[in-house]
Amino acid sequence: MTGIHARRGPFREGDIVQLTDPKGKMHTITLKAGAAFHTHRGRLDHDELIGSSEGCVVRATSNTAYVALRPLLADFTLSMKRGATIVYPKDAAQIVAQADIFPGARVAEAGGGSGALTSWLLRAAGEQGLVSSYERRADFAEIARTNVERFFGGEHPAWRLTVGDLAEELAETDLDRVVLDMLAPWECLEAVSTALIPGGLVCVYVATTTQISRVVEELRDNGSFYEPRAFETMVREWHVEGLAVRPDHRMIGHTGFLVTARRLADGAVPPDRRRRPSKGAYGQDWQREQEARAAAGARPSSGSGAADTGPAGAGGGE
Ligand SMILES: C[S@@+](CC[C@H](N)C(=O)[O-])C[C@H]1O[C@@H](n2cnc3c(N)ncnc32)[C@H](O)[C@@H]1O
Repeated sequence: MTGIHARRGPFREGDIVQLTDPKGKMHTITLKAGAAFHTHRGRLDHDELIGSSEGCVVRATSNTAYVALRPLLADFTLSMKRGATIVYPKDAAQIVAQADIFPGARVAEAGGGSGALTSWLLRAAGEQGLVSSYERRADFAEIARTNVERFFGGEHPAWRLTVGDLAEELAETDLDRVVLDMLAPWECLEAVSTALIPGGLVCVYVATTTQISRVVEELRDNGSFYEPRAFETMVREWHVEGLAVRPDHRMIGHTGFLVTARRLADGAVPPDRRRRPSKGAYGQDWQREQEARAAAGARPSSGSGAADTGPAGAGGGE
């Protein structure tokens, strides 16, 4: 494998190059001798780039200047061909950090989608690790394969791609981490709890609050996980020019939420860390929900409003 992330030195045929125009618009091309890049700003011959230093500035026939760089993974994922919606770099970075994806880790993920998150997982787990991606749509799996192979410059030795449903086909055991990015992640929790090692971690990326609620409650009901943690990340870009130093007027306001939970040892009974609202309307709602859950044969839940008692230490009543 000749991963582009490992490539340095002058541009060579086969390299992916990101051309940024004066307005900041990026174009990603794969260098091929004799080929040309065309836009409304004119033509640029690939031969002009082959052999040039990374970071050079080249000019199209219209005299428009382009900065030529090998793309960062963040730029590559934003510009890659999409089938399914991708995980944005800000969330991928948190997944790598909070799901603790380490070199050599054995990781499964679903759905593979466009292969954006897959690329981050592969880079973090490295060639000695395993990233086993499940994607139930064959057309999306094909897009993911093209994107991942384009970024890494060929087949990645740590990657397995299966077209199928993770809930039914998860083949690996002794997994360190499982990452789920799909509409109904709770459908996979039984398979995930079986495949994870004790101490392993499941990380779920969901787009809506109703999904967070369901996945957290089902993680609790599963009984194999320690208390889940739910959070989101916001990144605000800044405009810095002379005295005008301020946040950008625009930002990506919402992408998704993350939920993480650690797999307990078989037979371990998780200590109950949930807050109990004891009085007022929340308390009555909670009591009613417990009775309904008990009647349905489910484990007790924290109930609506249980976390609304304020941050721990501020009357959280843990
Ligand atoms: C939001 S996309 C994933 C995007 C991907 N993480 C990325 O960064 O490119 C969700 C994908 O999950 C797939 N999917 C949904 N449920 C699945 C399951 N149980 N097993 C495998 N794939 C599933 C869908 O077909 C869809 O392509």
